[in-house]
Amino acid sequence: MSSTAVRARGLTKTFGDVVALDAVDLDVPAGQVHGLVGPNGAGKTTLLGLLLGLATPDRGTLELLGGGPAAEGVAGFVDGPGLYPTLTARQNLAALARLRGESTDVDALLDRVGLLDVAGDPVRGFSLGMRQRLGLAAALLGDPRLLVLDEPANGLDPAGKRQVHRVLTDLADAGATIVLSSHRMDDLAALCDEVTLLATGRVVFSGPVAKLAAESSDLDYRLRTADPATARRIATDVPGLGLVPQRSVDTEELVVRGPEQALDELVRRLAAAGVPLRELGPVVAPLEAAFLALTGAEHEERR
Ligand SMILES: Nc1ncnc2c1ncn2[C@@H]1O[C@H](COP(=O)(O)OP(=O)(O)OP(=O)(O)O)[C@@H](O)[C@H]1O
Repeated sequence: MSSTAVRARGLTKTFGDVVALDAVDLDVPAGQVHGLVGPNGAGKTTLLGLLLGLATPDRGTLELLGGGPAAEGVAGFVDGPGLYPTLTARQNLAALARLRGESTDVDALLDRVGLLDVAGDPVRGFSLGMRQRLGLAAALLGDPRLLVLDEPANGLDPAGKRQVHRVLTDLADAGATIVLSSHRMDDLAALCDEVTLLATGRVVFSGPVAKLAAESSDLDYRLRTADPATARRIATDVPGLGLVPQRSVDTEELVVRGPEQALDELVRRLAAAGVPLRELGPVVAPLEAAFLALTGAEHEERR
């Protein structure tokens, strides 16, 4: 077995004038949970569709599980799982298993994704989160070695999300490779070893989540103290620190921007002046800030 589950080079896909993927490279080692993240229209679904063999690239090469682009052992879904609304959850999985010639313990699979209690209910009445979980169960029929999932946490409540996370991490621990997409950095940070950040069809970052957090340049920090007027004067004097103008004139709160050393110096000077510090924290979480900065959405989102 190859130690690389996905190796893509120069993948390009256009739809008319729209370049959905522009020379995308992707490397995913076997056993890794890899996240694709990016704003709407970044090309995530298109890339996942290529991995699933639902479409072919205009240019570029794709190797999956050490073979060609249409390797055995790849499963998943894009744009929501395809299910029969009039059949029950159990009947859906049993029908799929029969179609694929698999002899799977359908109830064990439903239990794994937390749907055993509703196994006899028609899928028609299922919530989005329940459909997502049934779609995951369907993708697990036949024990895929590469699982490709488009927004698997979409519509899940916190308990459902935790359950899906557990199923996916167990699979990865057992050696399967998972490539999944999300709009949300926090979902991916909790689950993924590495992420690839796409913006308008191009890879703008690929690597460990911690490295992405470090990509953000100087962040804006909210500063609350017991004496805002003195704090403002002190902050203005700290070398390398800037005051970010605020639209609302909130006398309680300042927003400052600068490297960590400048923030350290600010805290030292506030303490020396006897100004009690109530809050000093990033306005936007570091991962989210990196996402916004790298995808060019920074200014629209921050206003
Ligand atoms: N079948 C298609 N026909 C025409 N244009 C398409 C098609 N599929 C995708 N596109 C276009 O390609 C670009 C990338 O779309 P894609 O769905 O891959 O992005 P995405 O990152 O999955 O977005 P979202 O987060 O909104 O799902 C978009 O501009 C989209 O409009």
